[in-house]
Amino acid sequence: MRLIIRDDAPAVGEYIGNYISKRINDFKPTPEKRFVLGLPTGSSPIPTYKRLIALVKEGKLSFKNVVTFNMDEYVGLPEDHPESYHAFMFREFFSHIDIPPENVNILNGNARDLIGECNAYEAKIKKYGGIELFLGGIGEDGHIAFNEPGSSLSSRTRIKTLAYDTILANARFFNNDIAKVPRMALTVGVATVLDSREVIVVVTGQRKALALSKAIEEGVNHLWTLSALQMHPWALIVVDEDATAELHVKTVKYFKSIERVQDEVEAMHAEFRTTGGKDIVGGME
Ligand SMILES: N[C@@H]1[C@@H](O)[C@H](O)[C@@H](COP(=O)(O)O)O[C@@H]1O
Repeated sequence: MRLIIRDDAPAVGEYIGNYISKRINDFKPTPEKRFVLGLPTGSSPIPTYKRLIALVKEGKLSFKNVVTFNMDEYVGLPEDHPESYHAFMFREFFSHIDIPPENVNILNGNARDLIGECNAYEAKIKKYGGIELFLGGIGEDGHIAFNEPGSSLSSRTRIKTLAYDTILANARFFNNDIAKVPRMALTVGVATVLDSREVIVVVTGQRKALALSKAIEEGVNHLWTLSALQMHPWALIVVDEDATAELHVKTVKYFKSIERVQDEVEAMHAEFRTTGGKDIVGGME
């Protein structure tokens, strides 16, 4: 696992936006070979979306042959509610880029058969050959997507009851009225995320600091589901200085010291991919 530390949230967004853009451009997607990208909601990815939008507007990036799968969606919230993840994604990202709407996949939290919806989502990801790169954010309790503490680390897309802490944290989007926050969500599972060929997680702000330290300085643990990333061969966490508040000084120094060397390793892998290599053999760390 790599940990990249940048000064603040905008710098984190710029780093991840540039990284994703390079991955898509190196992949050279076509209608026959589309780049499959997993995406999150939340305030953390907004600077990344801003950077990607800027690159599209500058003509340096296109989403025409990119297929996206979002991580999660509330159950029972109308799609046109401003806080639905459908509304969020079009407002913050999709309506500003050149992605064909039919390439966008978001779980339907109003489906009559919610279990069928989740199973069909997993099947559709498989049909596309799996996810090339999954971008994620985390909650203060270390959840990735809506995989709340205690989620099985081999979980798949399913219905999830939200933790009280998450309901409280998300009340800010519902006029601070916890009664208005949906109690359930559909979410990809931890194993769905781990199945993707590459995972990048954005962690910014001091309120995520404890979750970050639990996830990278302690063992794999279902109470901090981000920690499952330790089992992924090609995972990258990009954080701002505030998010490192609970890390040991030696952890921060270690990851900063290997950043340069890792860039060289990444360049080798990029070359491997562009010369036709498909799978990452060995992993990143
Ligand atoms: N389901 C989403 C998560 O996918 C997201 O990572 C988290 C953090 O949101 P924020 O980035 O606003 O802190 O919010 C929700 O719980």
